[in-house]
Parts: sequence; structure tokens; C-alpha cells
Amino acid sequence: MSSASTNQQKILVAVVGVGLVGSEFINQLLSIPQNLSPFKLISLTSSSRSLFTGKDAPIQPNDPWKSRLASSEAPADLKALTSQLTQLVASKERVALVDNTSSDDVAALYPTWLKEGINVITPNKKAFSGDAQLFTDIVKASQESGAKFLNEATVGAGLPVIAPLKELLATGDKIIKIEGVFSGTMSYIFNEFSTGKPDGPAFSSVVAVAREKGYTEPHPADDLNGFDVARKLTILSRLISTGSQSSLPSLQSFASVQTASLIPAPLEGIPTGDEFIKRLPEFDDEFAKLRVEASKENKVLRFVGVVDVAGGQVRAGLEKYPIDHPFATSLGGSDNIIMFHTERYSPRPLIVQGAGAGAAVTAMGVLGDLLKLV
Ligand SMILES: NC(=O)C1=CN([C@@H]2O[C@H](COP(=O)(O)OP(=O)(O)OC[C@H]3O[C@@H](n4cnc5c(N)ncnc54)[C@H](OP(=O)(O)O)[C@@H]3O)[C@@H](O)[C@H]2O)C=CC1
Ligand SMILES: N[C@@H](CC=O)C(=O)O
Ligand code: NA
Repeated sequence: MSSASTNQQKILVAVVGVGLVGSEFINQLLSIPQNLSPFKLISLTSSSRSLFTGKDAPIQPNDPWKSRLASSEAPADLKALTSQLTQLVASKERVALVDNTSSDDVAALYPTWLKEGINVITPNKKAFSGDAQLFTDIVKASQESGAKFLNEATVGAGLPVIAPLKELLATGDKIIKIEGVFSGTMSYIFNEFSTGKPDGPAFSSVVAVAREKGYTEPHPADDLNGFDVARKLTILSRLISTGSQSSLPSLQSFASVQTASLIPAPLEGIPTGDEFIKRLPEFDDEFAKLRVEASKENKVLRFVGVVDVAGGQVRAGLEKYPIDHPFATSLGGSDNIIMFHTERYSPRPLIVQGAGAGAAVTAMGVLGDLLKLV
């Protein structure tokens, strides 16, 4: 970063959501040397509290922001935050709101913020994979005001997936198919659970570790039901469909993706992640049977997603792969692998691979997007 950034107008940053990813994002943001940082962190909102410092007293490195936020008397109030940020935009400040929640209510406010000229940066998939009307409103609001929305971390966390896809499309390449392992949680689970051998750790135990490592959604069932992958496929499909001719079905929401859930029927609708994890061992034998069947065929189990543009199909589910297939041999930890088959990248696809979940890599993807505004 050049020292010129000290003379540039700093971007005022408001963070909504200070959980796993949000806290790590704030740490990474504040670790940019202050004399070089193009940002001022001026507002924090959790689900219950808020802290608005204004642009003249931004949050500094080593600021005890967590305790300040926890003891703040100001309740969380996104309406008030919207008017505070709108006033800053009106006085010619550059403003970015970073949504680090997984909340639908927060996502529903993106069109309002974008209309007001507030840039939106987020790893939250809800707005881009939910109701098609919300996505249309977001695109329209951004086009009208010029404020940007950037969501690289919604697919593959910090891995470059959305940016290269946008570049392939903008430069006139034709996407034939995108396929891969899109879930860090599912990757970790099956890399550990299914190695080609008939035995190994219990399914419920690897799910519990994936949660402890911070790979899962706030409720792990949102990963195991395949919806997290379906959301990512919807985000990519909409990018492909926007502004290009394609035979992909127009997805009303992620629920339109053909998705094979791994949730045992009796555990459907369990309200808390803790209870879900507690009851999962009851179904370990069912998952062990699938592992034995795959092993008999010299195969491993992997949860994959496909956007088949040429075939006009978007689907997610558990599949079996030979033990020498790249999905079996080259993945470890929470790795995602995403293969872009395009007219240019054919017959060998463009491949992106690496950790696809976890606080550090996700926060990096969010901060990387914020830096794109500079
Ligand atoms: N973890 C990962 O590897 C990845 C995560 N993501 C996405 O990043 C986002 C954050 O995930 P993660 O940090 O793991 O989840 P967490 O549950 O740790 O954090 C989410 C935070 O959002 C806060 N929150 C919820 N609703 C509101 C609201 N209305 N206003 C303000 N704050 C709110 C919660 O606050 P409180 O604590 O006060 O209840 C919670 O701390 C999610 O959208 C997830 O899908 C994307 C890629 C990878
Ligand atoms: N729960 C998700 C987190 C990243 O999007 C995953 O496991 O991939
Ligand atoms: Na990404």
C-alpha cells in the first residue's frame, strides 16, 4: 500500500455482526498500520448493542472494542445506523457497511443502504441466494447510486471464486460448467470420515470437530442439509445468468436447487445447534453404512455441487468418487475445490483450491473486498 493513502479520503467503515468472522475482520482491519490505512472504523453493531464513534474518534488498534461494545448503553438499531451513515454520505464521506452476520433482516436492508450511496461488503450469503426480487433490488440500487456491493467471501470464503468468474464473463468467455466441493464443513467431514477404508471415526464426531473449528454455519444443520452449498451455487448461477445468454434455469431462490440433504428425518427442524449435535450420534450407524458401501467400490464419499450451464441444471448432493480422483486425493482440512470448465479453459478446467471456511480466511476475503473500494 503506498503512503499516498495517508492523503486520500479515508473510507468510513461500519461493522454489523462481531461473531467469529466479524471479530477476526476487525482485528485484520486494525492491524493495517494506521498511517497507511485507508479506513476508519467508526461503528460496531452486535445483535443487542451498538457503538458509534463518528469519524473524529475512530476505533484504534488495541482499543478494547469488545468490552466497549458490550457495555455500551446504545441498543442495536439499524434504522439509526442507516440515518447516521446517510448523513455522512450527504457530507461527501465515503462509507462502507460490512455485514458479518448471517441475518436475513440485515440482508434485506442492502437495497436501502446501496440507494443511499453506502457500499456493502459481506460474507453473508442470504441476500444473493434468497428471494430473486431482493437480488434484483440490490443490483438495481447499486447501478442507480454507484455504490458497490462485494461478496467474494460468500463462495469459497477468501478463495478467489467470484472475482475470477466475473472476469471470465466480462472478457467474453463462455461458462460450460462449474463443479466442485463448495462447503468447508462438508469437505472437512468427508475428508476425515471417508478415506476409502470401510471404517474410521464416527460421523457425529467429525461434525462436532468441524463446528469447533469454526467451519460450520451458526447452526450446523444449515451445512448438512446442503443449503449452504445450494446458496453458493445460486450465487454463481445468478452471476452467470446476469447479462449473458444461458440455458440455466432462473432460480427463484436457493430452494430451487436440486439438493440432497444429509439431515436424518427425525432431526429436521431442531432449533439449536447444540441440541442437533447432541442427537446426531443416534444416526452414526446409517452414515457408517454409506462409508462401507463406498469402500466396497474402492470409492470415497464427497458432497459436491454443480452448475451445469450447458445441461441447464444446478444440483448439490453426496456422490462417490474413485480413491484416485482429485476430490479424494488432493483435499484436506476445510479445502474447497472449484473447477471452471469454460470455452477457453477446455478441456482442462481452471481450478481454484484451498481452505474454504474458517475465520481467518473468510475475514481476509471480506477485507480484500473492502480494499477493492480504495
Ligand atoms: N465461518 C466461516 O467459515 C464462514 C462464514 N461465512 C459467513 O460469515 C457470516 C458470519 O459467520 P460467523 O462469524 O461464522 O457466524 P457467528 O454466528 O459467529 O457470527 C454472526 C454474528 O452475527 C450477529 N448478529 C446476528 N444478527 C444480527 C443483527 N441483526 N445485527 C447485528 N448482529 C447480528 C450475532 O451477534 P450476537 O453474537 O450478538 O448474537 C453473531 O455474533 C455468516 O453469514 C456466514 O455464512 C462465510 C464464509 C465462511
Ligand atoms: N459453513 C460454510 C462456511 C463458508 O461459507 C462452509 O462450511 O463452507
Ligand atoms: Na471467495
